[in-house]
Amino acid sequence: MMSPKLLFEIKVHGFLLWASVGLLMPASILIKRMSNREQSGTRLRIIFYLHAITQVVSVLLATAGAVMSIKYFDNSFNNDHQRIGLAFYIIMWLQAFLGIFRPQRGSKGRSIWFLFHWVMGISVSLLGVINIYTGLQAYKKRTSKNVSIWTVIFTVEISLILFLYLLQEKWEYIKEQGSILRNKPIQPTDRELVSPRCQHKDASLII
Ligand code: HEM
Ligand code: HEM
Repeated sequence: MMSPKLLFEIKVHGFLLWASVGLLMPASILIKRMSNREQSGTRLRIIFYLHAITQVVSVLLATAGAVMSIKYFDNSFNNDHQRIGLAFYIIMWLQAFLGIFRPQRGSKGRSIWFLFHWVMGISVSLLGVINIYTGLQAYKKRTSKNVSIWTVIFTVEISLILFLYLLQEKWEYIKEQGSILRNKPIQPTDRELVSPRCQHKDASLII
């Protein structure tokens, strides 16, 4: 039989990791993606700081959950939840370092850095989402409690986040639907004619 203390610690572990990986990390990715078509230097700067700060907080939250589980759980790492979890912690820290030590915008390595940071960011988030599902199963196995309500709620939440991710991709296109027939002469200042690098000029020094 599990002690109430251990039960409480498992709940804190689950909550911390959900708050980090299931909520803050994806929210921060959605926020960062708002800069994709943004032209104002001030807003680019705000979006950058929001991404950096929320991701650092989410890494710290997940680390608190990790320290807790290492302190109170058995550290046998003999099932998938525990092993994927360990891999998750390592990749998450690599990702945070990759974010902090980035080549300057406009420099040669920046594109390859972006590809890496993006692929790793998406992968580590997916790994985390998988581990929330396996964590709920581990909780069910240990306590014989029903977890289906949490599984459903989490699935709805993640589907919503995925939907927003896809919507961001299409947003400009959706807006353009209403203006495609407007008969307006093209100006040299039109956004399409300005090179993307110029759009980011005033923010390029810091992000
Ligand atoms: C990204 C999310 C998560 C990660 C990375 C993670 C990671 C880990 C790790 C590494 C362990 C082994 C700790 C040790 O023995 O020292 C563990 C154990 C455990 N975790 Fe999680 N966890 C996550 C989410 C969850 C959630 C949402 C729950 C649900 C309440 C949960 C429930 C458990 C339970 C019951 C154990 C005890 C060992 C077992 O039966 O496998 N975890 N977790
Ligand atoms: C585990 C933590 C992190 C995750 C999961 C993550 C994830 C991501 C993802 C998915 C993107 C691409 C967004 C898009 O599609 O446009 C991105 C962009 C970016 N991230 Fe992170 N990130 C993390 C931490 C950080 C940190 C700590 C920093 C800096 C201090 C940082 C700096 C950046 C920058 C500058 C970009 C934009 C790159 C560009 O547009 O050229 N990231 N991040």
